Amino acid sequence: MVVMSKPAMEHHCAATTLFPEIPLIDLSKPDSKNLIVKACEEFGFFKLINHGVPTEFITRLESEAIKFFSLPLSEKEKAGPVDPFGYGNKKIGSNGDVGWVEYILLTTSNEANYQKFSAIFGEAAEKFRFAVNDYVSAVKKMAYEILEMLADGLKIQPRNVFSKLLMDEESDSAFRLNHYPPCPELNQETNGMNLIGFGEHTDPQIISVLRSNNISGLQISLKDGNWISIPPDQNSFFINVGDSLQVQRPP
Ligand SMILES: C=C1C[C@]23C[C@@]1(O)CC[C@H]2[C@@]12CC[C@H](O)[C@@](C)(C(=O)O1)[C@H]2[C@@H]3C(=O)O
Ligand SMILES: O=C(O)CCC(=O)C(=O)O
Ligand SMILES: [Fe+2]
Repeated sequence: MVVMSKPAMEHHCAATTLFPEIPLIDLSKPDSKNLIVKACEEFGFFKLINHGVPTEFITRLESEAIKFFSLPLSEKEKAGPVDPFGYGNKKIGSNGDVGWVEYILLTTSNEANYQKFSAIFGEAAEKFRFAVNDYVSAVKKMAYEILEMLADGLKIQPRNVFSKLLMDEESDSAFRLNHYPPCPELNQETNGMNLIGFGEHTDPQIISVLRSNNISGLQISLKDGNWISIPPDQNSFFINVGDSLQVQRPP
């Protein structure tokens, strides 16, 4: 469930600190596994460079997504509602949560996506489907590497203990494209409405792989409860520890 802890403006103002520094992991460096474990334990979040996902895949997906989100609402709604995949607007998840966001939700299984994509977007959306498949395949490959390094770093065997869950064709891992439209001035119509893009929540997965097209807005909560803004970076990914990986030690 998305929790709205504070009114949107208050929440935004409270989250302006850029300190402390976000852990940076260079996936090409041999000592990354230990740094990944440290970042996950201490921060639950890190920035990833030299990740191996081709820039071309990122650019192509972004341009196809922009094309889709620029369509008239009536056209986009033909790809909805989210059931369990498809196009969603303002309604997030199944708990009645709302946000100032429109999105596409898909599975990460290429085989299932092929079928779903054509059913949701029509056969004509071939370029978009190829862009999604190339991007999802490359990001999954990167995620396998992170998950295997994590198992190594935690000295858990076999090293594919986490990655095999994502490799499973039946995996419930999700691929989400979020678009945050410009936020209107507060007026009679929007007054009282939740103008936060995607409210406070945790992700239920093992890890989430995030990327932003150089637009700020993402905030994370630290152990002490303070929220910090994450400066966007066009060429990096950000990894978030999900509920399934987080283990609470007994007091
Ligand atoms: C409001 C919600 C949407 C979400 C489930 C949740 O209760 C909180 C987490 C959301 C999230 C984020 C990651 C994935 O995109 C997602 C599919 C998931 O498993 O958790 C979404 C959920 C959703 O959109 O249904
Ligand atoms: O759009 C974002 O940057 C993050 C949204 C998010 O937390 C999610 O999709 O789970
Ligand atoms: Fe999330």
